[in-house]
Amino acid sequence: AALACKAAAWYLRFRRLELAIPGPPSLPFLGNALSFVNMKDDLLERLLALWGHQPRLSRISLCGHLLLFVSDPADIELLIRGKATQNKARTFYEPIEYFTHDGLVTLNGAKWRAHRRAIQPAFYQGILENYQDVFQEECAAYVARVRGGEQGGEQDLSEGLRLTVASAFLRTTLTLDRADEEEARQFDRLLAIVLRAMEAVPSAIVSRVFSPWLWPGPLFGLTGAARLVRRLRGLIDAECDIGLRRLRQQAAAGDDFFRKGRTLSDLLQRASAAGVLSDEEIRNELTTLTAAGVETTSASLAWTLKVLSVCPDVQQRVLLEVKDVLGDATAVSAHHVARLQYTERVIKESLRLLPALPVVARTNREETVFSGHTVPRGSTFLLNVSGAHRDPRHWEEPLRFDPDRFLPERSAGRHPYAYVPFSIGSRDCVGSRYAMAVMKTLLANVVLAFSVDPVDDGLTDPAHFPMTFDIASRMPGHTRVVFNARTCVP
Ligand code: HEM
Repeated sequence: AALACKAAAWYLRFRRLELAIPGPPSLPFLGNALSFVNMKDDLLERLLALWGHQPRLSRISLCGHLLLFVSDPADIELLIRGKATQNKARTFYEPIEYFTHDGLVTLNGAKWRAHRRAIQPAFYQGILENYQDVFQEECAAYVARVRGGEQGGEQDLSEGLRLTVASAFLRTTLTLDRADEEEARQFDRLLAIVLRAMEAVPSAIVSRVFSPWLWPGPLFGLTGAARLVRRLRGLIDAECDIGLRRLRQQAAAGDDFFRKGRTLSDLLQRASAAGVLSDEEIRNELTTLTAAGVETTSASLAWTLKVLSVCPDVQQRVLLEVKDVLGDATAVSAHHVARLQYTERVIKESLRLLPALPVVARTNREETVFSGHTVPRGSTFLLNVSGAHRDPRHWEEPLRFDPDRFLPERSAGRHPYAYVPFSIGSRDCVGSRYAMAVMKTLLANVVLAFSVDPVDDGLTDPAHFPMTFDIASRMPGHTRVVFNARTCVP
């Protein structure tokens, strides 16, 4: 009885605090959980409808758990920098852990710091340059596949881009050499598993985040989605073990490639030798990086190609820049990547209007007063990245696609938290430069080979492209363009 009284007192207080914060009507106990039943590729739409475009703070609740939308860059800064709100929100990140287990994206505290220190060097500029040949080969292979397909017809972008990014990722992280028969077989097996995981895992994650009845691990574990995620993770682990064994043999044989510490798995392997990471932690990090890197990068590329298809002037400027920077070269080098400045602004602008992660989530370790409201401990703050990116107080004509707004002279004085596609601060994206190099290389290869033309789907304005998201944002259904081979390049 004492426990029941305590629970009732807790809930009554929670309910009072909940209703004091602006937000849509919410049912006792259930809150807004019924708004997420039967989702069909419309999660973002539902969230934004509930958010109601409140300028500072609005809430929804799911069975006694508060979710707060925050869109003002100044408030995003408070949350990202605040000591009590450093940690990732469990509601959002625990379901990811079902696939990644403990990895950089979901870890907190001292363990996160140790892992970040071990992994970060794999993404330093000098190391990334070693990956460029692989990026170029995979992007050229993408162009060849498009060329080999039906020309002039509509193309769905997602699958082909995911294949390209995943291939580049596996080759640069697990050091798989496709010239070696055995490694080539492992590469094919792992690629097939990763592609299958990228198809199945995001929807399993989202189904759990917004279904409070699936929050208890054992209940979720009984679902078909959970069984599939476990099976895929088991397959990835088995392949990682094979890869790690091989790396260790190469290291023991004094392999030059290994000694140069050129890849992520080399660094992880060193961290393991130094006792910083166990084999299990290495498997977790490799899975985490795959989940964090493949979908976000291929989604951002799909958005950018879709934008180019409806903005011919922008596409023309990209093409002219690529021709100018590459000259007679046929392959994009690290040196070229650094010089593709307009292309970079196009990607940045595309990430502004169509961010791959339109929200990120933090939790408060203790009860907090935020924007004049008391927020119970353990609530989820949803940082509305899309909202900050379109805030008219920080962006002139925010709905216009204008890459030159990222010119240094036009960026000066802009609020640093008004543009956060890779998040910001100590928990920013570890792979942002990696992603940028892949994206610039792919766009350069594509615009040289094809004119990227629009399909007849009535979508002409990037600011109004429909968007949904699971592990990353995407267009509901298919993202389609037409690739027409260029006959002459001006
Ligand atoms: C265009 C592509 C990408 C975008 C837009 C993007 C965006 C982001 C964002 C917004 C976060 C913060 C998430 C949060 O706070 O919950 C993040 C974190 C992270 N990203 Fe990326 N990402 C991209 C590509 C990549 C790539 C290619 C990799 C790895 C190869 C990667 C690995 C990670 C990791 C490990 C974290 C967690 C970092 C930490 O908490 O220490 N991302 N990313």
